[in-house]
Amino acid sequence: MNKKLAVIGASGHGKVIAELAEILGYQVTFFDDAYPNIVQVEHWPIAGDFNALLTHKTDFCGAVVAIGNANIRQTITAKLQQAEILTPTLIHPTASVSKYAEINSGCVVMAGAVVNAFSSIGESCIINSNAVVEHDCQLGDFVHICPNSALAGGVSVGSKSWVGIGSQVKQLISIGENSLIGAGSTVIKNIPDNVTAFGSPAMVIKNN
Ligand SMILES: CC(=O)SCCNC(=O)CCNC(=O)[C@H](O)C(C)(C)COP(=O)(O)OP(=O)(O)OC[C@H]1O[C@@H](n2cnc3c(N)ncnc32)[C@H](O)[C@@H]1OP(=O)(O)O
Repeated sequence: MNKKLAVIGASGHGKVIAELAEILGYQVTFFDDAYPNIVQVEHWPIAGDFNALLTHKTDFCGAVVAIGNANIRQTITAKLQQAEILTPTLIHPTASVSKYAEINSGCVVMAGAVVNAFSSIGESCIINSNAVVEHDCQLGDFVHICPNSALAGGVSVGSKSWVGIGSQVKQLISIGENSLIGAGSTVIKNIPDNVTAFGSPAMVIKNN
C-alpha cells in the first residue's frame, strides 16, 4: 500500500506533523510555496511548491495541510478536494480518542490530547498537544485547540476559531466562528463570532 504522504507547509507545525506521520508509518515529502528559496526543512527535503504536488498527486496516498492559519488551511484543503487528493486524519498513538467521538478528515490530534465521548470535530482541525476536548463538544471546521487547553463538556467552537495555549472553557459555553481566545484565558461566558477575547474571565477585546 502506498504510504507516501505530502505535508504542505514547511513550518514548525509541519515538522511536528511530519514526525507524527512517520510514527504512523508514512513516508513524508514536504511541499511549500517558498520553494525553491527554501529546499529543506531540518533533514526533510522540500520537493516543490503546491503546483508540484498537483502534478505528482498520483505518487501520494494523501496530503496533510500543516498550516496554522485557518483561512489558508481552508483554501488549500478546498484545492486538495478539488484535485481529489485525500486528506487523512492523523492521531498520535498517545492521544486518547473515544470510540464514540467523531473526527472528520484532515485533522491532526497531537501527543497526549484527549477527545472524549460524543464530541464531534470538524474538518482540518488541530487538536494540539495535551489539549482536552471533553464529552459532547461540537467543533466546526478549521478550529485550532492549542496545547494544554481544555474544553469542558458540551462546549461548541465555531469554524476557524482558535483557543489559545493554556486556556480553559467552562461547560456548555459557545464560542462563535472566526474568533480568537488569547493564551491563558478562562472563558465563562459565550463569545460571539469574529472577535478576540482574552483574560480570566475572558473579555472581548476587539473585533477581528
Ligand atoms: C504549538 C504552538 O505554538 S500553538 C500557538 C499557541 N499560541 C497562542 O495560543 C497565542 C495566542 N495569542 C495571544 O494570546 C495574543 O496575545 C492575542 C492574539 C490575544 C493578542 O495579540 P495582539 O492583538 O497582537 O495583542 P498584543 O500582543 O499587541 O497585546 C495587546 C495587549 O493585550 C495584552 N494581551 C495580549 N494577549 C493577552 C493574553 N492572552 N492574556 C492577557 N493579556 C494579553 C498585552 O499584554 C497587551 O497589553 P498592554 O497593551 O497593556 O501592553
